[in-house]
Amino acid sequence: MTTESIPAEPAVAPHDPGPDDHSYAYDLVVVGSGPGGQKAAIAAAKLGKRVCVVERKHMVGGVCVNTGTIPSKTLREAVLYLTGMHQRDVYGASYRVKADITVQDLLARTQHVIGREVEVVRAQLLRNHVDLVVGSGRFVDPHTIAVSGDGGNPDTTVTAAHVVIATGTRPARPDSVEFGPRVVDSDGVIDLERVPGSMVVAGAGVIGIEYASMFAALGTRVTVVDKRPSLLEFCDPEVVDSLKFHLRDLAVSFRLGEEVRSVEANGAGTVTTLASGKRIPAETVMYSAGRQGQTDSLDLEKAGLNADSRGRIAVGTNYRTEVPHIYAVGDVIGFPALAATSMDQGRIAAYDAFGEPVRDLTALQPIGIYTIPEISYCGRGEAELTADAVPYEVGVARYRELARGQIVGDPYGMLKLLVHTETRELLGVHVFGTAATDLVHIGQAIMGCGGTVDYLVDTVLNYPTLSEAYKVAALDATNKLRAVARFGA
Ligand SMILES: Cc1cc2nc3c(=O)[nH]c(=O)nc-3n(C[C@H](O)[C@H](O)[C@H](O)COP(=O)(O)OP(=O)(O)OC[C@H]3O[C@@H](n4cnc5c(N)ncnc54)[C@H](O)[C@@H]3O)c2cc1C
Ligand SMILES: NC(=O)c1ccc[n+]([C@@H]2O[C@H](COP(=O)([O-])OP(=O)(O)OC[C@H]3O[C@@H](n4cnc5c(N)ncnc54)[C@H](O)[C@@H]3O)[C@@H](O)[C@H]2O)c1
Repeated sequence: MTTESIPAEPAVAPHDPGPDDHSYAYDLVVVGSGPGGQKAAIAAAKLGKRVCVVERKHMVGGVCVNTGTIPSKTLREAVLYLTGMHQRDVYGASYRVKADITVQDLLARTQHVIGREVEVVRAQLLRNHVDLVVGSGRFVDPHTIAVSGDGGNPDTTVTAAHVVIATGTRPARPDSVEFGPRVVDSDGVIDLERVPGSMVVAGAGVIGIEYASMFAALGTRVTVVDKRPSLLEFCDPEVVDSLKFHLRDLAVSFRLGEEVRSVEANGAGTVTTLASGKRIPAETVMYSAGRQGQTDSLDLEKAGLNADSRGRIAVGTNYRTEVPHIYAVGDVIGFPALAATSMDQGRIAAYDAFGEPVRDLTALQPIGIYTIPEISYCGRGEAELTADAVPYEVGVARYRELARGQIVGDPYGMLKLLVHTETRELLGVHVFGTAATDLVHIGQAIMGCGGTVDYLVDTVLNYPTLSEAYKVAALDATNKLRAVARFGA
């Protein structure tokens, strides 16, 4: 095991710690160095606490940096660049930066970014004097973590007054699926030997649909199967329709409302059998039907804790578990299971542990889906507002009518604002197309401050930008509101 300035401390009997209990080697031990664990560790270090992070070899930065967010988003960027997809509206349908894109072309960029991100995480921990213990942690008692050093590293034990569990999730692997070189989960998809000619994506959650759109852009014939009858049902239906239109245009087929019963593979290919009896042949299957909390090897019972059937840990206020000095943050506690929320959960848990005042996270949280094209929204949707009988008006801007939309070659993008017809408050923003995941934050900030559509009407925005979509959509909404006032009794 590699320890960076770790004194091996004997385990001590558990007792209720004060905030600065020096009978333990550390004030805080964090298990897992993903976004939740990192921010918990650094927040505590900034409060002057003695902090240690336990993480497995080759996983510094967590699932986020090594197998999840960062590889998938870098792969997407490589796909967009090499296929020339975003330039085709300008240069024509046959435009390509590279004709035969190989996995090596794609991986070069991914490995580079992962390497840099791991270095950033290591450097941040180091300069905040957070010790990194390399190995797998498990509870010995509520204040003691035994670390089994992997890759030839020795075992050790760390004790701490407080513990943050930030062990994340791994892909779920049912027995009915034969995993191997042709049947991969989202961890394995970044290690495929070549870009497949055909692929079944089993499970069209966010992971499945993001990878489906990347492979479709690379020219793979993709079939998406999901037992839910509709895709991304939490998103605006108009936006989802646009996405489906784009994906169909890239030869993606959808089998929605269909359950995957089993997946078999041999040297020649794979066959996915659905509950309806259909059998779908493909070179490769990506199985992305859910994830499982990484708690099975933590010996939670020795800390007085347990996990549910999906490996998730229940938490209360400020991410405290039922054992008051132990916190759990990030994907291991379930929804929303996002990198950004995990970071804030980690910070809040550390502040709570050491008596620093904390505020709850605001309810207004953005969702960003990195399909091709991308989707993002914040606030409320039309169906929800209608169900709650909230009167609203819609303002829409199409990228093709924005100068910047023409310049970047995005003719399909759109931004939709939902505005309260009486108070004129902004209730929701839904964006589809280039830079959607960045643009959404303008609407988020206005909504967060209780702003109205009039703020956008009265504000000058840079030109030519995609942000101008807000102005155009705001004018559209206010024109409609004015028409109601003019024509109404
Ligand atoms: C393919 C994919 C794409 C994604 N894309 C996005 C995205 O675009 N945007 C977004 O916001 N989110 C995205 N996510 C989700 C995001 O990655 C997670 O929300 C985030 O990584 C969760 O952070 P975490 O703190 O729970 O730790 P994780 O990143 O899950 O890391 C947990 C760490 O704990 C370690 N660990 C587990 N058990 C032990 C143990 N016993 N001892 C020591 N260490 C242990 C693991 O080795 C791992 O490194 C994506 C996820 C996947 C899989
Ligand atoms: N851009 C982002 O923010 C982003 C990207 C990727 C992942 N993530 C996070 O990672 C989490 C996990 O992603 P996920 O895609 O695994 O989530 P998920 O659990 O929502 O997706 C699983 C999908 O598989 C389907 N499914 C399950 N069993 C099936 C079967 N036998 N046959 C057919 N379909 C089946 C489910 O209906 C579901 O739609 C997400 O909740 C999200 O928070 C976020």
